[in-house]
Amino acid sequence: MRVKFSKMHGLGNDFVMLDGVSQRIRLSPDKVRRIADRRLGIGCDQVLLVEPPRHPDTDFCYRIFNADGGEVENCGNGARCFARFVHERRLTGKQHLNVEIASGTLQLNLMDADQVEVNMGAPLLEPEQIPFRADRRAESYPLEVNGETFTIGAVSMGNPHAVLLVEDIQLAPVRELGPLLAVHSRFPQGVNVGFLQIETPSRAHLRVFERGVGETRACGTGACAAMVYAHQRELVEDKVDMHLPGGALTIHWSGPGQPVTMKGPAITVFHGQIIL
Ligand SMILES: N[C@@H](CCC[C@H](N)C(=O)O)C(=O)O
Repeated sequence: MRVKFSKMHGLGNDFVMLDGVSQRIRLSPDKVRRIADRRLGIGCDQVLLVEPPRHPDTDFCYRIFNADGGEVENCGNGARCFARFVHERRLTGKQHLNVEIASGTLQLNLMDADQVEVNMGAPLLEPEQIPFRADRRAESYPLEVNGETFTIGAVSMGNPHAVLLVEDIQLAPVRELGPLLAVHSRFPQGVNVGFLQIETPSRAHLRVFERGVGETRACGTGACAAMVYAHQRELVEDKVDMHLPGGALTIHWSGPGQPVTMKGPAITVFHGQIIL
């Protein structure tokens, strides 16, 4: 089966975008792994499969798969790429889109100069919603890894995130601690691990070890989760420029119950066909 795709990225977090509206596509974890393989396939952090809407009040739905083949609930950089993709493929002419994903509905606004703004919804903070094993909800939790105790924030943006504060982002133990925390038994569905350095109340630095992928150049849901954790601890204002290795996202959050918004670029790199 030959399948048309677009290769896209949001701040270097890269995607293979598949149009399942005008093509019939059956994905399996093995096919996803082959597409994502940087030597044997196209290469990407995530595969996004765009499909027709399931509900009358949404424009599309899309499914998200990590490079390891696992299907996940949400992807912030992918949301921005999705909005640009459906326009470039002429699947819609709308600038404002309502889209259904596994974790709920997102509202997207396609802006000028490659920028897309996404209403990512309100964060979930109850341990069982994340899911995270804890007796009660708290701002921070002690978490033991190999006999050492770390302080983390636990936030769901539809998908699970652990956030750790660090003094210096360049020295953050992303490669050492990331893989251990990502499969920690207190996160029964695994977790994305963000290392956050606050520079000023409106500027921060973040590196993310993503579940099912490894360290990526950017993670949109990770940036939102980091914002929520820092805001709860009164370390930042309502608007923060979150600097990731691939570039900056602007994140807004005004507090509990409010939606988090994320603004940043979505770039198309090339189009092609793959034999699946
Ligand atoms: N890169 C994404 C997040 C993709 C999913 C994540 N790895 C997970 O397993 O939840 C983003 O930009 O949010």
